[in-house]
Amino acid sequence: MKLTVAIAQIDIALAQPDINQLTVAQYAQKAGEAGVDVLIYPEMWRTGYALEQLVNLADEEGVKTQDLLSQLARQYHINIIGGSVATRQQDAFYNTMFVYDKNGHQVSTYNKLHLFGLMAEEKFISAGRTTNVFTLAGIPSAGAICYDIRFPEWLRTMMAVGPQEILYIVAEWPIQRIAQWQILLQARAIENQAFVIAANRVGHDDDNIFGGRSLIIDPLGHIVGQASDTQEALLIRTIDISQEQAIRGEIPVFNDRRPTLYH
Ligand SMILES: NC(=O)CCC(=O)C(=O)O
Repeated sequence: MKLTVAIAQIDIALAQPDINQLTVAQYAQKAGEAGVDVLIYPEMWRTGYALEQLVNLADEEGVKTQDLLSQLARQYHINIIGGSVATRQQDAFYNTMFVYDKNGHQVSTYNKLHLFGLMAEEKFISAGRTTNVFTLAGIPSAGAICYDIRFPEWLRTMMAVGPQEILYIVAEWPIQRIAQWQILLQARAIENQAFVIAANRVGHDDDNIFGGRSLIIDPLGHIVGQASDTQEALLIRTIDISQEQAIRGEIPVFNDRRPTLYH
């Protein structure tokens, strides 16, 4: 089965949701015109890491983001991994991903599980507690957010059910660790024998320069698509999911696991 995926590697205007919503809509239009099946955005695309302004900026119960993503999915007939945005859910703030199918129906939501201390996330944001496993475009998939990729046990928890065939990652990953970003993602692809589709942002905020290099990686760890480290881009590739069946048949990692011995 073939799937055309697109990564919107965008710059994000700090604390400017109106500008960022326009950018996101423009990229959905481009992806729709290109006949893409699945479009993915980066982490915290609505506000960037304006964490000290969450009281004013967080999306109340995620309503504005959900309305926008659902409408874009319907209008352009694309499945959307909605990056993530800052939400307020009851009395707490979260870093939240929403996933929509091409009919505009929500198929998953996820609150980032591992909060990143170097960007002071845990001072402002509460950690999620649930998995993010879903079927999108008919393909069993999982999604995670940025720092989550440093926790292979968490990704395995999600990838082993099924097993899932695509792992979607959304990020705001700084340039100084961009080599680690690439290696970690290639490792996650190889160990889970799955495609990894990973969207990072470019540009900067007051504290960080972000490193782009959004990646599409096959189940053997080969890079099949790579955006630049500095420029906005819509990175589009067609991947062949049946590649996975062959690899999983040859080296049956998921059958060979011994989870009762893992602690
Ligand atoms: N936004 C994040 O979670 C950044 C994670 C990161 O930079 C890392 O090195 O891990």
